[in-house]
Amino acid sequence: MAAVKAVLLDIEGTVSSISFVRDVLFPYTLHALPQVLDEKWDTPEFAPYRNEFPAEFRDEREKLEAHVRDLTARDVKIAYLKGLQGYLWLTAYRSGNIKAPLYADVIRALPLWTSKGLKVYIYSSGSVLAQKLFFEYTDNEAQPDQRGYLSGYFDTVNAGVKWEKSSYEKICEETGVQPHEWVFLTDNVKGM
Ligand SMILES: CSCCC(=O)C(=O)COP(=O)(O)O
Repeated sequence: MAAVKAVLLDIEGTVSSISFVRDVLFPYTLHALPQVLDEKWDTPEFAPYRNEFPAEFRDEREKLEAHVRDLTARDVKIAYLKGLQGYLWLTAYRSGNIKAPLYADVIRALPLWTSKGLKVYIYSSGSVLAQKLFFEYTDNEAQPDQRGYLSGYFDTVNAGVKWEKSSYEKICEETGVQPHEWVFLTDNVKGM
């Protein structure tokens, strides 16, 4: 049997609870959104996130807000929503209002795997920005920033959606790790 060289980790329901994403992160998005739309609508800082939305939503503040609320309620994992969520969560993590609760066995496994020479990568529907924030601001008091254990981050933009074979081929290509050398840990076997 070929030796395992790398571990690919899903986030929601795998390294942390589904509840943290649905009951903390998603509500925070909706809480922060109106003020951000009021204050940042025409700013260069907000433009990259707003411009990713389809034309029928990005030109009108009220339409964009309603669309975000609808997508969030239906948990639609579409790249432009995920991009905006990452941007909105940045303030919450940096201010200390939100800390990512990693499962205790993940806190133990990350240093163990890396000490054995395994590479650890993340593949989540959350944006790469959101993933980096999540691992930088964990609730682990001894070492909140867990990014040092991670070798890379994949999302629906740089890899593709989770239910497409081509996304996994891209991850293999990007990392140089062959399909049989991976362990993929996820709570969702359907990849949705
Ligand atoms: C910390 S990334 C936010 C998680 C998220 O937005 C999401 O949709 C979860 O997707 P996953 O692929 O990690 O289950």
